[in-house]
Amino acid sequence: MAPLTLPLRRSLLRRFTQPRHIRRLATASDRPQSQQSFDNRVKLIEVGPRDGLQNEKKTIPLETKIELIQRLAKTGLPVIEAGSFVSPKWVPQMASSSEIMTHILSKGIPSEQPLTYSFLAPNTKGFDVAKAILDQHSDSFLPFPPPSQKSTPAKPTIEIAVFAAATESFSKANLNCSIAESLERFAPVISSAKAANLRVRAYISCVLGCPFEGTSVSPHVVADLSVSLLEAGADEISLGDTTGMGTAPKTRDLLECLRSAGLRNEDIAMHFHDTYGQALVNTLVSLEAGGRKFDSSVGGLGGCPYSPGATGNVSTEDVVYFLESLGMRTGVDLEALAEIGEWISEEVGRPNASSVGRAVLGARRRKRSEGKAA
Ligand SMILES: CC(C)(COP(=O)([O-])OP(=O)([O-])OC[C@H]1O[C@@H](n2cnc3c(N)ncnc32)[C@H](O)[C@@H]1OP(=O)([O-])[O-])[C@@H](O)C(=O)NCCC(=O)NCCSC(=O)C[C@@](C)(O)CC(=O)[O-]
Repeated sequence: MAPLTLPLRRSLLRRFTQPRHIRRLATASDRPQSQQSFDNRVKLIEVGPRDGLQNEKKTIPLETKIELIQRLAKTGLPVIEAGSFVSPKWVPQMASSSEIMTHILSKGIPSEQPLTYSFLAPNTKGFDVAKAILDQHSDSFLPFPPPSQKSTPAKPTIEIAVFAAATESFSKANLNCSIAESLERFAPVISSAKAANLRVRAYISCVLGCPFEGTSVSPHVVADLSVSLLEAGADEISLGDTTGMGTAPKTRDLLECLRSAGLRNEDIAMHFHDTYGQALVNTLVSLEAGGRKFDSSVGGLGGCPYSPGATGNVSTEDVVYFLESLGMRTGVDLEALAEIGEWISEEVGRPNASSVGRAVLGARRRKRSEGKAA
């Protein structure tokens, strides 16, 4: 057997001895929940244009992708994941990401609120392509953290996202390398992105189940990886239930473990797939634990090329309706979103996977036909 590299040895030692706790100064959100004022604002991260479309076999025209982003930008969503700088041999659908980023920065996309556009980059090769475009349009986006938007024209912020996995099998399938190697590849991407004043998101896939290793993913491994990624400079960890195997008790256990490792609510976004219909239950559990950031995909578009059988991301329409029914504020126009979900589902030639989207449009059709009959 090949000798273990030093970082891998260190990480294994950590994993099997004691849980690691992220070191930083205490902040308001470290106070017990009872001492914090209840915040009913929720941030939704729309992943439809990237996670939603990456798995589609039929090539979707660039114009359709841009129109999707333009339409989403008008709904009140604060973050849109717009593309992915990965190998076109591995994920051909994302081959137009350079054109998408160039369009956003050179032509601009009208929106009433400040927007962040997110792009995946798993290695320096991907990051360098993104950075070359950003350098050509350095006046067209704001540095992160952005100055007060009141005093600056409405320009977007750009986010770069790396993506790790909580299991070795998924890391190998998705990134063609081990977890430890992936962290080594991400380190220069994260530091270069931070040096360029970009926001950095770090995904961890398979946090509640793996298509190859099953449901027993250790929350301690997820916590350890989260700590490593935050210490490397990531601004946020998105926890991916890639297979949709997550259940309410497992979600609760995971979040408790992350909290014990020192992660704060603002460090975490939840990324649920709805394969087993548990996404909204798990959203509620996360909400009760203080989570206020959720990834979702318009029309429930999506799947993952390396997670056979996984259905789409939880639909943004379903999440908005659910959260607002609980008194939370998303700031998103549900009816506009429902129209987009219906339109893009038709464009990609699949049924609209959002029950709320279909219900909202059905109710509107009924109302209109009753209005005509009266
Ligand atoms: C990461 C690699 C590139 C490593 O792939 P590799 O084969 O190990 O890398 P390599 O360095 O040997 O390069 C192989 C070829 O890819 C090229 N290459 C290398 N890197 C890039 C790049 N950045 N952009 C464009 N091209 C690239 C490179 O130039 C070379 O081209 P060739 O010489 O054969 O012509 C590959 O494994 C890959 O692209 N994987 C794609 C994985 C992916 O996109 N998965 C989906 C996103 S993750 C996800 O969906 C989960 C998430 C985030 O939503 C959360 C959840 O739900 O779990």
